[in-house]
Amino acid sequence: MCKLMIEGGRQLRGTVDIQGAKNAALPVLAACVLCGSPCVIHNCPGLLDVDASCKILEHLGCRVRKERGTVTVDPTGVTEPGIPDALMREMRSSIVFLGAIAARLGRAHISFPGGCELGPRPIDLHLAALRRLGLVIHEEHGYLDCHCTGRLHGETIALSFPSVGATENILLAAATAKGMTTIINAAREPEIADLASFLNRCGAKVRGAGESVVEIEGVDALHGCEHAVIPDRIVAATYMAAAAATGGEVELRGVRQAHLSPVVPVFLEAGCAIRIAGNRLFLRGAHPLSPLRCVRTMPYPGFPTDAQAPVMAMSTLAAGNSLFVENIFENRYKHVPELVRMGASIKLEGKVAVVEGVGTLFGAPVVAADLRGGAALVVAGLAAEGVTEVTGLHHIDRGYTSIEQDLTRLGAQIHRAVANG
Ligand SMILES: CC(=O)N[C@H]1[C@@H](OP(=O)(O)OP(=O)(O)OC[C@H]2O[C@@H](n3ccc(=O)[nH]c3=O)[C@H](O)[C@@H]2O)O[C@H](CO)[C@@H](O)[C@@H]1O
Ligand SMILES: C=C(OP(=O)(O)O)C(=O)O
Repeated sequence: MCKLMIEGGRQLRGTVDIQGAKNAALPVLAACVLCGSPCVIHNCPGLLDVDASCKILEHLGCRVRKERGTVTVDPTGVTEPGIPDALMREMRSSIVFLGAIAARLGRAHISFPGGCELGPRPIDLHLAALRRLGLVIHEEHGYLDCHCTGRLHGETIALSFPSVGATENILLAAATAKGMTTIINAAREPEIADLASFLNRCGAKVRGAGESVVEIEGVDALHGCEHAVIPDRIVAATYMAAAAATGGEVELRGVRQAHLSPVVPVFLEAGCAIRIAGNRLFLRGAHPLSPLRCVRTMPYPGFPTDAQAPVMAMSTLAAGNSLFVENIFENRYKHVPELVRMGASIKLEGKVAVVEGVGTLFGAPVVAADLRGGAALVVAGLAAEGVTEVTGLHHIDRGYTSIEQDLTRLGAQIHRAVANG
């Protein structure tokens, strides 16, 4: 078991490249299952979740090669419709393999997905949508046994909530279905548009991805292609929060300005100076930081729930009270008691968190209970006086390629050590 040791109190300064997005890479890897020839995926981040996706692909019969940031998937040998329970539990994105396997093989046998525990994460919208496309799904003994007769068929599907994963599953299942599928109230996250752009490069006909209504004209077959995954907007927001919390000045290279538009106003409100030139973002922190009137998490283009925890860590040092409303997940405040151990003052009431800014945070032993909550503890540790020990790193390693190396490049005192006990 490892821990991160952080000696806080150093202003972050310098330049860092932003990794490829986990939440874009994972559905693209699942989409490879649909193709009749090899796919080459560039800018694929080195993450536990990407490793898990590669293991699933190999289990299904793909040949997978990983070389630095490029993953090559040869899906010609896909014959296996099942994913072992242990692999399903490794991450949330295991569920988006369902649409791809069912479309490719006409059957699938999987259990339920894992991922961060953020409160209930049902898959009812995924299953209802796939049923509408013609997939027969039996739930028994913790498994989903699925089959269809012939090809899936196009349908109009209105989602009651713009679920990211359900939208991805529909795209994957509908790309080679017979006829036209229309998704109403589709998720608009940039990762959806990236998946659609991969599918279109493979010969699919997807229109409107990134908007609320997406049309998918099913094609007979897809071929492989070369694709570069978009940069990770949540990693960028995390490093922005870390720079701001330490009063530093950083340049993030390889970002997409449009993808960061939901988070930039929050950093401006905190008093940071931000300049974006092409794919480079420059952020200068302020001292003291200003409080945040109200950060409400919403589906894209609203403020992302995944950035809530790191931004909250930053706001613990603001000169005044900040308010957060978590609207996407029921239990996404597990970082709060850990931040309080570091001297933060935060009151929780249901989906609302009130953060009373304090002058100083203090280093402490803290435990990451989920991915972004873990990143928030790192942000707090960088800004705190003294040493912070963060354990539970398997959560952080699901989403950050090498958080300690990036932060060291920015001048942080941080290293990974073996944790005893
Ligand atoms: C791997 C991946 O891309 N993960 C992201 C994805 O997760 P994920 O795809 O799981 O998130 P969803 O958009 O599906 O979930 C949002 C909300 O819808 C609910 N819901 C979802 C599906 C369903 O069938 N029924 C249902 O009720 C969920 O419980 C949650 O309250 O989007 C989330 C919201 O931006 C992000 O926090 C995650 O980082
Ligand atoms: C919640 C996240 O991931 P997952 O959906 O894979 O649990 C995340 O990326 O912040």
